Amino acid sequence: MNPQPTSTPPDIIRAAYAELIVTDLAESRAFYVGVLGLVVTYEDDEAIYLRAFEEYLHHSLVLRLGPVAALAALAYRVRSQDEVAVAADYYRELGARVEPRPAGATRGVGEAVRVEDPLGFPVEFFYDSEHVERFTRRYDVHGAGAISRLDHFNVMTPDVEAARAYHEGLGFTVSEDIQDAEGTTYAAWMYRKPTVHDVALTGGDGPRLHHIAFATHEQHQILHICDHLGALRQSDKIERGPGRHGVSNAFYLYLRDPDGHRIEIYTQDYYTGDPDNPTLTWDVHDNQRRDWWGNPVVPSWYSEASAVLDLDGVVRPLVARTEPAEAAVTIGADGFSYTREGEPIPEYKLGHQL
Ligand SMILES: O=C1C=CC(S(=O)(=O)O)=CC1(O)O
Ligand SMILES: [Fe+2]
Repeated sequence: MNPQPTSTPPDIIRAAYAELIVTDLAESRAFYVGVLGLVVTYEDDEAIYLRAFEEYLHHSLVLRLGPVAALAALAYRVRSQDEVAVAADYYRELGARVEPRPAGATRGVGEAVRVEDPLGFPVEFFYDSEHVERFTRRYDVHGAGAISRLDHFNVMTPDVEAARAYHEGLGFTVSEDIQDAEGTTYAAWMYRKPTVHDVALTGGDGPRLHHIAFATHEQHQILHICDHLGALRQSDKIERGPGRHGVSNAFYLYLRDPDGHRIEIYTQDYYTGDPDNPTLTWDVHDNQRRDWWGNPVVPSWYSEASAVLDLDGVVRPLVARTEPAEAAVTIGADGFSYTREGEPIPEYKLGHQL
C-alpha cells in the first residue's frame, strides 16, 4: 500500500450505513425491528433495509442473510456524486482493491464504489440514495425506545497509530484517545461530522467490527430498551451498561444481536465542529475513561468482535495486535487502574474481572 497518496481524498460527510451478514433474518428482524424499533424501508427473503426515525435516506443498516455472521460493508456518505470517483482514484493510488458499483447494486443506493481499505475493511463511498419518509415527527409510530440515527462505527485494528494516520489522510480528526505514559495508543475516536466520532479505532486483533452505534435523543429511550429486553426475558442481549462513558461523555448501552454483532445505543456526546476543537487524551489507567462512574468493562467487550468480509465475501484473516492489550494493562493482578491518580482502587471496583 502507498501510505502517502498525493491525490485528494474523498470529501466524507459521515458514517452512513453498515451491511451486516446475519444467519437468521426472522430472528434478526425480531431484534432490530421488534426491540430496537428500527423502520423497515424494504425487505425480502434475502435482506432487510432499515432506518432510524430521523433518517430520510433509504437505509442506515442492511441485514443480509448469509452462512457466516460478518461485516459486509461500512459505508460513508460523501458530499456529492462526483466524490465517488475521487474516492476510487484515491484508493487506486493507495494500491487498494477498488470495485465500482452500479446504481442499485445495493437497493436504494446510487452509483458507488467499494474498496478494501488499508486496515482490511470493506468500505463503500456513495452519495446518491433514494429519499424515503423521514419519521422525525411521526410520534404515532415512535416507540418508547425510539432511535434517531446511525452515529458511528467502531473497528478493531492491531495498529491504532497506523489506523489513525490513515484516517487523518482521509480528513478525519481525533476528538479523544487513550494512551499510556510510554505513548502507546490503545484507542482513538475520529470525526468528520461535528460530533465525537464517525469511527472509533479500538486496538486489538483485526480487522474486526467492534460495533455499530445508533443515537437516541434521550437517556430514557435507552433505559426503555433495557426494560423491554427484560420483559422479553432477553436480558442476556445486554452486554455492557447502561452507563455514562468517560470518552465522549455519552450515555450508553451495548447489546449483542442474535448473531453476536455488537450494537451500541448512545446519547449526549458533544459538538466538535470548530477548527480548534481540543483533543482529549485519557490515561489508560484512568478507571473513569470508559465508564465515568468507574464501573468495570466486561471482558467480552475487549475480546469479542465480528468477522469482516473481503469484497469476494470471504472472511478476512486476523492480524494480531503486537502492542500491549488494554485489558491486560488496566486490570491485571494489581488492578492498574485509578479513580484518583496515585491512590489504590478498591477490589470491589474491579468486578468479575479479577
Ligand atoms: O462510542 C464510544 C464512546 C466511548 C467509548 S468508551 O468505552 O468510553 O471508551 C466507547 C465507544 O467507542 O463505543
Ligand atoms: Fe461506540
